[in-house]
Amino acid sequence: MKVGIVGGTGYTGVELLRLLVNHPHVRLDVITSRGEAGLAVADMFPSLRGRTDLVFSEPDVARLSACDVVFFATPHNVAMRMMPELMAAGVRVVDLSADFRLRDHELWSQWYGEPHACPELLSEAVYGLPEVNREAIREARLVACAGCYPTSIQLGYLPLLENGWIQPDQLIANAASGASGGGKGAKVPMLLAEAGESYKAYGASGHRHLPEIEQGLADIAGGPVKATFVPHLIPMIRGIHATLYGQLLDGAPSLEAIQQAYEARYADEPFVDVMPLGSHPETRFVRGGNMCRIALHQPRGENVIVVLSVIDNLVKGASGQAVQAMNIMFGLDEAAGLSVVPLAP
Ligand SMILES: NC(=O)C1=CN([C@@H]2O[C@H](COP(=O)(O)OP(=O)(O)OC[C@H]3O[C@@H](n4cnc5c(N)ncnc54)[C@H](OP(=O)(O)O)[C@@H]3O)[C@@H](O)[C@H]2O)C=CC1
Ligand SMILES: CC(=O)N[C@@H](CCC(=O)OP(=O)(O)O)C(=O)O
Repeated sequence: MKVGIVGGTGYTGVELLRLLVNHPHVRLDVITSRGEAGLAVADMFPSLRGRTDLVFSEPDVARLSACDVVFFATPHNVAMRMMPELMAAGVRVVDLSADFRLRDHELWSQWYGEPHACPELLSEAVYGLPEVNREAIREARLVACAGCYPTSIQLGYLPLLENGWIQPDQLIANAASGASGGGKGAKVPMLLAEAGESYKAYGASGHRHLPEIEQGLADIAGGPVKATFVPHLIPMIRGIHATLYGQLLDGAPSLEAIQQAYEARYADEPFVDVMPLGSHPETRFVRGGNMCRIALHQPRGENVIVVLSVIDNLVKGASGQAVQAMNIMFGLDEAAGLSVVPLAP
């Protein structure tokens, strides 16, 4: 399969490269950079020396149109401008950005601050969370990969909401992300002297992932949900740790039965691991791997359930999930190129 990547110099772009150079069915054909066209990829990323002889080229729809699949690892408002032409050329697209995640273009504009460039494609885009949408992803021409925080939160709440065991309008999600979540672009709050040895919440009164989280959780619950979402920046490079709270409804089963339901729901999912009751998953348990690890708690046996959910934001939260979606779209083994074990320690 001929593969193109738009946005190859960024963090999710190089993570796609790390995974795809080991993929048995992929030939990397095009990788773009506006500023580094002509430079060998391995000169920018020596970790890839000896693994690829690709050279960056300018983003060019004509060249990308010769690919079977194109990944967009670009900021929002880039993919949607090239999408109509690429799709008309018959290319299938996996978009890591937020351009096609929300179904409602007015809601998108409200959170992303500009009009959507091709709202007509929103209804065709399939939300890229395989554990929820696998069948639709198979046939999709355009997959809008789930965001990093939304992935950890949706997978954490999923069995509770599918079974209707918690109050859907009282969801609370606290999540902390490493600095690579903010991308490679220089930003003062991400400097070592600003973000190191410190821990902070941000976007507490409204973060652009909130509408995506609520849209996804409502689809899972089969009805409206309301969530409070507070993201945090933690001084590490990779990883998201989400702590999720739910009010158990009357009639919800015991914690042991909920644990069994989680284990059953995810038994056939290659990239979700339900840890034993009472575990405390750490971000290092998933670092570098395409994996979400989950554990359940019920403090004092009362009616609050706490779900801990960890992912590597660059893998299950972005590039790994994107490769997983591509594998599904092309009828390949879903785990092709994704079998790397997370780094330990
Ligand atoms: N970082 C993360 O953990 C996650 C990121 N995402 C999403 O993935 C996308 C990429 O994120 P990330 O890799 O962190 O971002 P980076 O800022 O690290 O990289 C962005 C890339 O996009 C390219 N680019 C920027 N503007 C344009 C443009 N107008 N046309 C073509 N290429 C452009 C840049 O390349 P150049 O300037 O060389 O052309 C660069 O390679 C974003 O939408 C982000 O929201 C999703 C989940 C997690
Ligand atoms: C730590 C940090 O800054 N994280 C980013 C979110 C990660 C991201 O890239 O957003 P998507 O998943 O929507 O693509 C932020 O809060 O804006």
